[in-house]
Amino acid sequence: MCHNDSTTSLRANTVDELHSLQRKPVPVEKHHRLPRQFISASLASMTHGVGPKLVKGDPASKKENGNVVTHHQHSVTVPTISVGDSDLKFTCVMYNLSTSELYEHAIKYEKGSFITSSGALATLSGAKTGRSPRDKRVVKDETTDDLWWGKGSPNIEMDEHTFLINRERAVDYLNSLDKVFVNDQFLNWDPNNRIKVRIISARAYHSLFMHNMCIRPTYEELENFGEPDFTIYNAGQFPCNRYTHYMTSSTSIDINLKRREMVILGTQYAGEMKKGFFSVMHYLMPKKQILSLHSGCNMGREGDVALFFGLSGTGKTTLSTDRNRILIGDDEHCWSDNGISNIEGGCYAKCIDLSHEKEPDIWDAIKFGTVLENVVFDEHSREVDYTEKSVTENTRAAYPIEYIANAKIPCVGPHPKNVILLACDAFGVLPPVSKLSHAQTMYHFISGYTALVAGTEDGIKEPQATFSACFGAAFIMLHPTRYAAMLADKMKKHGATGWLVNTGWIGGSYGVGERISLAYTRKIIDAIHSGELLTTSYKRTEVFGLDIPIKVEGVPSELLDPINTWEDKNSYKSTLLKLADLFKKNFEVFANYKISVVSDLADEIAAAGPSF
Ligand SMILES: Nc1ncnc2c1ncn2[C@@H]1O[C@H](COP(=O)(O)OP(=O)(O)O)[C@@H](O)[C@H]1O
Ligand SMILES: C=C(OP(=O)(O)O)C(=O)O
Ligand SMILES: [Ca+2]
Ligand SMILES: [Mn+2]
Repeated sequence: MCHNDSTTSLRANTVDELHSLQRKPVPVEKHHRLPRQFISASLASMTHGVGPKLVKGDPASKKENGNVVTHHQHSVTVPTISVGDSDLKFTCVMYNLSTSELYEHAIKYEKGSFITSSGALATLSGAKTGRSPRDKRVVKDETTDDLWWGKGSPNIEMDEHTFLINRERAVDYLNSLDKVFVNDQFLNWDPNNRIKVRIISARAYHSLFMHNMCIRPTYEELENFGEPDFTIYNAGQFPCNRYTHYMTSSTSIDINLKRREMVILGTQYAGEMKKGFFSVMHYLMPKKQILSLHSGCNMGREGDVALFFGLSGTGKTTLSTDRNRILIGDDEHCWSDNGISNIEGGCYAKCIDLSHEKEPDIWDAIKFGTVLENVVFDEHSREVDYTEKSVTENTRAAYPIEYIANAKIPCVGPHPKNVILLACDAFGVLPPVSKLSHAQTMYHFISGYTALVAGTEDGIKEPQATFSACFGAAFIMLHPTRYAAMLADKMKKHGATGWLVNTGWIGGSYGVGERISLAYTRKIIDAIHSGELLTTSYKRTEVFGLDIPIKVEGVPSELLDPINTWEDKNSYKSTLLKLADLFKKNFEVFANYKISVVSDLADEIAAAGPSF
C-alpha cells in the first residue's frame, strides 16, 4: 500500500508561503539594530556633507519582493544645493552579518569563493597575496610629533589633504555600490582598554575575515555601541590615483591618527586590516603605559604564561597553539599592569604544508566559518592540497579563537613567566635554544632577527637576514627603544626569563642542513615551560656568548650545539662570523641613537651582542 503523504497537513497554500515559513524572524531582543545614522555619517563624503541613504538587506532580494523599507537621513540640516545621482540611490548595509549570511554573499557574488570539503570558505585575495609595507602612509600633523619618522621607520609620511583625497576616493567607491558590509567589533580583551572598531568593506570575504579576527560583540554590547573609536574604509578593489602626491603605486594604506581612520585602496589582502589595526594599537596603548607586542601567547594549567615573539613564519602561531596548554592568542597582545590580554578575537595561521599529524589543532580549526585564503583544492571533492603553492606560498586560514579547543576565553592571563624570542635562522648557526640574560633579551628584542629563505622557485639562494626591531618594525609607531624600555621594565618587575629559540636550520645553512623538526622544537618549548631548563647546566658559545643547555629531555644532545651538527667546521665558523657581523652592523643604528630611554641599561644592552 502506498502511504499518502497529503494527509499530513502543510500550513502553506503556495510555494511563496512555504518559503516564508522557512525563515523565523529574529526576535526583537536579538535584532542587530542598524545604527543607520552613525553608519551614514561614517560614509559621508567630505564634499557632500551628508552620507548615503541606507537600507537593510540584500539588494538582489529587494528587487524581487519590492518591499524596500527606506529610512531617510536623520541629519538633513545641510541644504541640498545641487542634486547629484548619488542622492537618488540607496546603499544596502550588511550590518554585522552572521557567518552563514556572509558565506551566502561570498558564494553568490564573489568569484573565487567555494566551500571546501571541511566546510571552510576558500577565497582569493586578488593580485596581492601579502602585505604592501612600502605603500603604507601615516598622516604627519601636530599630533604625531612623538612618532618614529625617518630612516628605518615603517611610517612614511603623507599630509592631511592627500589623506582626504584618498578617503574621498574610497568613500565614493563604497557609496557607488549597491551594498557595503559594516562590522562593528572590539579590539583588546582587557575590558578597561578595549577599543571599538568599525570596518566598512565591499566584500563578504573581508567582512567574514574581520568577524573572525576581531572580538565579536554580544547583542547587548552592540545595542550601545555608539560611535567607533577607529574606522577602516576598505575599498581594496579600487586603486588609488597614482597622480596623487605621495603615491608610488596603485596601492595605498593610509592611517590618520587624528581622524581615527584608515583607508585601503588597491589591495584586497585582508591581512592589511588586521595589521593596520595593530599599528593603531601600537600608538594608542603605549600612551596608557600599556605595551603592545607582536607575539603569540599561551598559558599552562598552573597559570604560567609564555610569550612567543618572532617575525612572520618563525612559529608564533604554530608554537602558541599547543595541545597541552591554553591559547591566549597567536599574534597581537598587550601587557599592562593587570597582565596579558589578546588584542584580537581570532588567529591567522599559515597553511603551507599544513598536516593533521604535525598541527592537529590548526587543522581541526579549518571548518565552517574559517576563511581560507589563496589555497588550491580539488575541483570535485573540494579537498585542499596544502602543499600547493601555485597561487602563493602565503596561504592562510583565519578562524575565531574558540575554534581552537583549549582557547582561554576571555583571552587574558597573568604576567608572563617566559619570554621566548623565535628566530628562523636559515644560516643554521644559532643554537636551537639558549637562555638569555636580561641585557641579551633586550639586545635580541631590539635586533629582531630572522633569516628565511626567499622564493623557492628560482634556484637555491643565500638565506636573507632580516632585522626588524621589536620583531615587528612594520607595525610599531614609536621609536623601538620606547617599546624595549617598557619590556625591560616589565620583565624585570615580574621576573620573566628570556630565551632565544632557533626554529630554523641545523647541520648547515639552507641547502646543506635541514630545518629542525617541529617535534624537537616542541620538546624544547616544553622544557622551557616546565622549568626543566632553569635547573640544567649550561655552556657558553663563542662569538654570540649564548648559554646553551647541555641536555633537553627528548632532544638528541648533540643537536644543542650547532658546531656538532656541521660537518664542515670551517664553514660553520665563517658563517657564524658573517651573521655576527650582520648583527653588529644592524645594531649600530641603535647605538648611534643612544638608547636614552633605557639609559641605565644602554651600555649593557650594546655589550650583549656578539663579540669577535
Ligand atoms: N621547528 C619548527 N618550529 C616552528 N615552526 C616550524 C618548524 N618547522 C616547520 N615549521 C613551520 O613553519 C611555519 C611557522 O609559521 P607560523 O607559526 O605561522 O609563524 P608566525 O605565526 O610567527 O608567522 C609553520 O608553517 C610551521 O609548520
Ligand atoms: C599576518 C601577518 O602575520 P604573521 O605572519 O606574523 O602571522 C603578517 O605579517 O602579515
Ligand atoms: Ca601568525
Ligand atoms: Mn604575526
